[in-house]
Amino acid sequence: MASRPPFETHFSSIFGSSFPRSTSDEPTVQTSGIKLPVIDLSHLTNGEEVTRKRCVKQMVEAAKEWGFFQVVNHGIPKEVFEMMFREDKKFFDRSFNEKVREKFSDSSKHCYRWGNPNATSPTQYSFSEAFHITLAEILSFSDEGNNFRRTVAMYVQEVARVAHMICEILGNQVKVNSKYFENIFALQNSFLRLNKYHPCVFGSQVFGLVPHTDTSFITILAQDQIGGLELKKNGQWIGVKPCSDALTVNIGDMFQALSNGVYQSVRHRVIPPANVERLSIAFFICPYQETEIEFSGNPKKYRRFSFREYKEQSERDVKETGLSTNFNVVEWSLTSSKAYASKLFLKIPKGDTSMVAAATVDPCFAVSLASRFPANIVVKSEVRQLVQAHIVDLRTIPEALPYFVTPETVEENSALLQQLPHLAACSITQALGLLTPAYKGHPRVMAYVLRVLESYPRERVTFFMPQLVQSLRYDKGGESVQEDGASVKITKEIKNRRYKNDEIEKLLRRTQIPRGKVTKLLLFRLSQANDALFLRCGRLSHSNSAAAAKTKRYSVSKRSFDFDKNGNADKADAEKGGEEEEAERQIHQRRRRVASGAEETDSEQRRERKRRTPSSEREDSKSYRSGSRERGSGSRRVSRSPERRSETTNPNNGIGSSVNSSNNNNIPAKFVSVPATDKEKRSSNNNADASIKRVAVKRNVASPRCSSHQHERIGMTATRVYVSYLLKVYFNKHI
Ligand SMILES: O=C(O)CCC(=O)C(=O)O
Ligand SMILES: [Fe+2]
Repeated sequence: MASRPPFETHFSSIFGSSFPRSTSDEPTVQTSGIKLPVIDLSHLTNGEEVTRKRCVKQMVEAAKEWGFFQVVNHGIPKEVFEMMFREDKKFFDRSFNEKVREKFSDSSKHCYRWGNPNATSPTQYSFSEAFHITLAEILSFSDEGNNFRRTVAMYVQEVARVAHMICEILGNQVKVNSKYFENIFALQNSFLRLNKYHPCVFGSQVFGLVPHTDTSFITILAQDQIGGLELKKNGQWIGVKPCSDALTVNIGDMFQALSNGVYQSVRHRVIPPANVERLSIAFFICPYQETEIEFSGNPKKYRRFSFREYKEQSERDVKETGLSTNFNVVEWSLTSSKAYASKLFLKIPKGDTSMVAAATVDPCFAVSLASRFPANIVVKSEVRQLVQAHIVDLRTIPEALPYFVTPETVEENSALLQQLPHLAACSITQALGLLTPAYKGHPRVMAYVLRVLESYPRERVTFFMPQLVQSLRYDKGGESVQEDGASVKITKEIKNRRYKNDEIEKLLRRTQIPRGKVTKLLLFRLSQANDALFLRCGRLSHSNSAAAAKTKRYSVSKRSFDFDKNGNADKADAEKGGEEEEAERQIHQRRRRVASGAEETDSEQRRERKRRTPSSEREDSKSYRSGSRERGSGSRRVSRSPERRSETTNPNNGIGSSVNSSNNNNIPAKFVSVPATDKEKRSSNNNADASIKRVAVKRNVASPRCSSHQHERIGMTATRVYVSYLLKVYFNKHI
């Protein structure tokens, strides 16, 4: 049985293959010449007083300046590490299923984790597995058959001795009574984390362990000789070279708070190894849950808080954002964000604001900092300026979205929006917010929304389907397009319940509407929604282009678009990523062609090609009327999906096969909704080729948008095909 977690499948299921690699984090700088301070602990016990003092000073300086240091001559026998790493390896070598299933004792929680199910961007995904457990739990393990418990107990005893010494020394310098740590070093709430890193096939932008700070007082890390740990200093990532026999020590958030910000809890990360596996063992010294953290001197930078409070906030952060950060420390701050930031980031160039200073440490920091102070408009406006001025640096960070994609930037069709193809996925809720009328269906914004939806697992998008359909249904005044009773009922049913995926079926059954009908209704809704979306896209591109004014006379039904070519091209683009740019390029190309009069010729040629295809002739003879005839015949018209259209040019595709028998594995090949009049139903029943089921609906009959904006549909070929493709794939798979 394989021991390696299924990272690749999991990663692809979250991000798909189309998502562009994010490049939000800067590369590592070479460490030659930069050396992490090495503290010789033997000087604390064996030397003269002056040597001891120098050693203490070195450690304190390192904790202030780096937040990291290495310790040698710590007195832990080599064999202890060897035994511990042997157990470590044995643990991870067990089958994946076993690791996932196992509860190590009755009282212990599942403490094995891998990947990151909460990740919303590839940079939040850790290519590692970890076993994470408190000492109290480990010591309650039954250990008849193996050495695990005994080895851990021995290891912890040794490392705790070193940790205690370090905490006392550092605490002493910041007015922490040495008794304080005695209690802590009962170690009931401290924990051990065994990490195993795997080579990552998704490129260098995916981490072995995502950037984070530790919530502990201090962390003591033992690692093998592979390397990969990096820390952030002065805005740059610096590699920590493994040093045999040395332990790496870093300051955690609790010590930063307890020391009133004197010691730094520094962000660190792990780069996955190139082609080997890497093991590390981190021991986190933590207080009891109820221990209150407060600097004993004055003035205090942070308010008093309990470790439990902090941990809970931190876990919420990871769940909500996929990121663990030490922004929390800021939140507990007593001083204003500005004062805090300016104290924390000492190298603030004169005249710079605190947010700019924060951004020099990490752009993410500034952006996330602002979200911690939602009511602070000064901070918000600083960050807005910052994001807009440094959009190229910040464009990959989803948190930057509200600062450069705004109703205002949409209104002025700002060049900032050109950065959207680089932005990692935001949350689904945020994406749906962009479908509201304030964003006017801007093509780039629309394409981004679609890419975001596509990047999430289907079940997660399903959950938001009612909201999606609703957002898309807005008409130009922002009011909902009139809807029929049945679909209102379904949507309400779904919306009013926070249903689980497997409950959808039951829910639909409870509406007592036959399943087939539900499908049709939703597809009908979808086609309306689709139209509404297209209209908005079209309106925008139309109003933004002088050339587009000329398109009015060419605007006909959807059929005049070159779906045969673009449908497939867009699908490929969607897989490659960068689809927005491609969409935009095609839009411009089309505008140019339209402006030069080439458009008409093109459509003519396409019509001509179709006429020569026997299958399309058959189609024409049934329901596929020409655009002009359609308009001439009044309000009704018949339309097919882009994919279906592309089928007509392919003689191998089953034109005569029913919708239900169309190939479900591929792109959906259903007819999009068409008028549902009794007359039509009757005539379709009489039709010799009744096996072709077409869903008949009225298209936009009740909508005032229809007549006045139909002409605005031109110019959105690529986005339209893309949207259509995506929504239909989606619906076909879910309904
Ligand atoms: O494995 C490493 O080098 C670092 C581990 C780490 O930072 C952690 O487990 O918090
Ligand atoms: Fe860490």
